[in-house]
Amino acid sequence: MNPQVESAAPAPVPASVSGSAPEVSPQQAGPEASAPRSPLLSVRDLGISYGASKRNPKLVVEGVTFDIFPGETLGLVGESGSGKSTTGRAVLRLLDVAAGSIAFDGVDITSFGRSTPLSYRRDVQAVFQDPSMSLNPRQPVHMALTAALKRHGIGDAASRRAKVHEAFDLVGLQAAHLNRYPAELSGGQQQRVAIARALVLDPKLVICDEAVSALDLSTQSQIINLLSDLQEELGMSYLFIAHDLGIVRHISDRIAVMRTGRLVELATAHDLFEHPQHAYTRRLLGASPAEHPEGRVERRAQRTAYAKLHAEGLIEP
Ligand SMILES: Nc1ncnc2c1ncn2[C@@H]1O[C@H](COP(=O)(O)OP(=O)(O)OP(=O)(O)O)[C@@H](O)[C@H]1O
Repeated sequence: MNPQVESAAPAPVPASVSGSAPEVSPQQAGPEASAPRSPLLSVRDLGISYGASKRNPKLVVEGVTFDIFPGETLGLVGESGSGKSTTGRAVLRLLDVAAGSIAFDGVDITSFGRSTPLSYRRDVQAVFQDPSMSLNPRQPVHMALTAALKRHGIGDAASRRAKVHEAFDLVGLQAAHLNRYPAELSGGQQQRVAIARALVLDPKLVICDEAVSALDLSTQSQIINLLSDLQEELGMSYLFIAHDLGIVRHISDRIAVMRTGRLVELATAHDLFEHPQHAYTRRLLGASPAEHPEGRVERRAQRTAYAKLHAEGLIEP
């Protein structure tokens, strides 16, 4: 966990947070106590609808407002179906937004419509739940990274090879793993490849959507520690989406709580766990992780399908 958390003091609350998301606590502490910094990502009044039509404008995400600061991890929690992944996919521009804006480095990227700038696609990377679904089973794993570099027009063959080696090294994989096929690696090693694929593009923000949920407990903690170490070394931000509150608490500076498509509370990790303000947060903290309603499996399948398409560069919003 970033050591900034415990000492964090409230940062200025943007007018649109309190104005457009009245359910959110005004205790929207930023990661820095003094000198306010500009957010890396500013999501304002986000509204998302699947299969939007004028006759059926039902929003599954509504009025969602939050910032992510450079080097910060924002955890996003909530029960199954509350809209966490939908929010993450909107930030990744895999989904159109029905309302609101998403600004990155001060630029409203929703204003570009479907032609999201390539620089944004490079700066914002994702690590999804099931690495076996997002790696091509017919290719040695190094090709996932090489393909990402090629897609972004980065380097020549020699410098790409060097970058791929460097990324593998960063995530604790060895050169011997480069030519393995996904099925020849463990789940944890596959997830390291997925992390390396994100990192090889030097992202500023990584969306981790249930990135450790499919792993066994000891591998989960290895990957969480790896993500923390990488953040300390490289300084990127994370949007960390998960249903396991223990993990989210461990890795997050601040945590946002979603309920039925809306943010109900946003606070430092410490404050959220020690002094939860919203009744729903208190209920969530008291709930067993096993209490996920049905429907989770189906949505997981949808999401891994998304992950695969996205990883192969086949999805353009
Ligand atoms: N592809 C889709 N088409 C239609 N509705 C969808 C689709 N994906 C998600 N939804 C709906 O959007 C709402 C939010 O789903 P989302 O997957 O974002 O929730 P979540 O909080 O990430 O849940 P989980 O933790 O189970 O993944 C749910 O009501 C869900 O049924």
